[in-house]
Amino acid sequence: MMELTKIPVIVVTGFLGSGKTTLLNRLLADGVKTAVVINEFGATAIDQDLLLNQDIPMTVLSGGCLCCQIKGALAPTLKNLWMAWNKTDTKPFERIIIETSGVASPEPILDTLLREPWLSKRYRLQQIVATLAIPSAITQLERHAEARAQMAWADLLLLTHADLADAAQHAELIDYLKLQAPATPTLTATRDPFDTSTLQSKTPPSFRRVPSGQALPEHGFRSVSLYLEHTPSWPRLQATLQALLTNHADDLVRIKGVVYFPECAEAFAVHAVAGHLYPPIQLPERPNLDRRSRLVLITVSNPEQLANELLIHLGVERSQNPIRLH
Ligand SMILES: Nc1nc2c(ncn2[C@@H]2O[C@H](COP(=O)(O)OP(=O)(O)OP(=O)(O)O)[C@@H](O)[C@H]2O)c(=O)[nH]1
Repeated sequence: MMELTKIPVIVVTGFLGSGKTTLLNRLLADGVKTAVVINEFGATAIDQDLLLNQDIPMTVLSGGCLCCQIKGALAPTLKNLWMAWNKTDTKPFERIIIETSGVASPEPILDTLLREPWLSKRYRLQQIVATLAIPSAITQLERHAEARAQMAWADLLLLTHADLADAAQHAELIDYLKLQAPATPTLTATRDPFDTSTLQSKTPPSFRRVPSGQALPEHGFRSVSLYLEHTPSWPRLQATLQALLTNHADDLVRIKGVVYFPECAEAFAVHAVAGHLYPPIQLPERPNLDRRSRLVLITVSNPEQLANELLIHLGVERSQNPIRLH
């Protein structure tokens, strides 16, 4: 039988808020025609709106992790993409990038890709890049088995948020990784655009310390999605989110959202990670009739209580603002 051309797949993984979507945007700017599969833990998809290039084949698998709740969704997605790729001579894409959710282990994804006979004849794993935010990485690696699995399976560790870290934090993380993933190359990302071809120039590790045979414990994370009919101005929302982050420092691990402020026509991305609330980022103008703002909170324990607290802070009625728990 004729050997099939194998489509390269890059897996971008990394803990919640460590910079996966930021890296994805950079990879998409390199001009290689790409199909993207985005996996989001929250039931409400946000990341698709954060991609600067929307003119690409994009599949969003939300409401769970590719390593567990929605593991079965990956194989059919890749099969459908291959069918689309194979249908015409003008290939719609030359590679696939899978962005995992921030709490997914890459292992079951690799299992699907490399061991499923139909897929393994048509796809080849090019690289697994794990992003690690320098200021919070050690705490997350110590605290969460998911973060350790991401580090263990990575071919390359991309250190992000260097501009928010001091030299001592950077050196401490490098020393930590030398012990925990001694053979895995690291690269520090700059805030400015960088040449993403340097990612591929790094030699994958010759050995790995992978987590022992047992599967990951069930994820200890929950999420809640809120739709806001009337978004407050940024100072009000900022004060509310900051209060939640301060009052629930150990519980609230991630906030992300697409927000329409009353005074602006465009949407803004709102992010908070590891207690740090970022200034909103204006998103490119896109036709969108639904101007409801969406916020996703990811917590270790009780997301509904936090959602209620957020609405009380904002002075809005829960009945007018649907909440989805996951
Ligand atoms: N200052 C700074 N901010 C960064 C850097 N990289 C990413 N960010 C910001 O960190 C926040 C989270 O980045 P994302 O790329 O969305 O992180 P993510 O890993 O995709 O997040 P999840 O999908 O929720 O897990 C955003 O506000 C980014 O703009 C960096 O190197 N420096």
